[in-house]
Amino acid sequence: MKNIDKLIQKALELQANGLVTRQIADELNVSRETVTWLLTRAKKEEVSSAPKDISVNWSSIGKSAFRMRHVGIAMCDMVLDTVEATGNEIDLVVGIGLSGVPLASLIAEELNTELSVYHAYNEQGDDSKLNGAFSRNFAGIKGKKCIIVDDVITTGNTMADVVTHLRSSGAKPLAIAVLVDKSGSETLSEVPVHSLVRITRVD
Ligand SMILES: O=P(O)(O)OC[C@H]1O[C@H](OP(=O)(O)OP(=O)(O)O)[C@H](O)[C@@H]1O
Repeated sequence: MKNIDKLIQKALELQANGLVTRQIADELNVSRETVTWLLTRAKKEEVSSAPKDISVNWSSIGKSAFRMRHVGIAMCDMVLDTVEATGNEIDLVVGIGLSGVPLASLIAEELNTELSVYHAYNEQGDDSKLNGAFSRNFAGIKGKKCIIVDDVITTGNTMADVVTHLRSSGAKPLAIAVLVDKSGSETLSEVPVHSLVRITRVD
């Protein structure tokens, strides 16, 4: 089965389980436009050409704690390069739920900092409003100098939401660290983005 057929099948399964377009897009790490295209193609209707998008699957890393730890160390090294040059000290690592949390936890251990967790709730299940919150089970964020960790940046909306929440609590986001940045941005909300893999379109 071709990769695209696997994606279509997965999108259909998620839809049958009641997920809406945005949730399917998040689950497959593709844009909402791509999900609409996949579902239309599944109905064997006439479809336009595929949207320009990249599907990210990092489960070969995520399924192994050993690999995750080493990738976490690489992300740590990448961020420290620039944060140390600014003379700032990191006192908190913020993980974005769900997928950013294991990486954030490993990085917080490596840096010997506190760990905070952000849930990016979206009750409507669409893109109308991101309305996240920090979990009370982890460290507080008030006034902390922090780095934000996630697996993938697609539109950058989640990250922008986290940065806004942090700043409104007097925290200072020093850097963003992700596995894959699909937005191609060097900064988001004026915070430097460090990505193990940055995708930049040339067409
Ligand atoms: O840049 P954006 O367009 O905002 O999308 C990126 C976000 O989407 C995914 O999260 P999701 O809500 O799917 O949660 P997950 O970590 O449980 O997969 C991903 O882990 C990022 O947090």
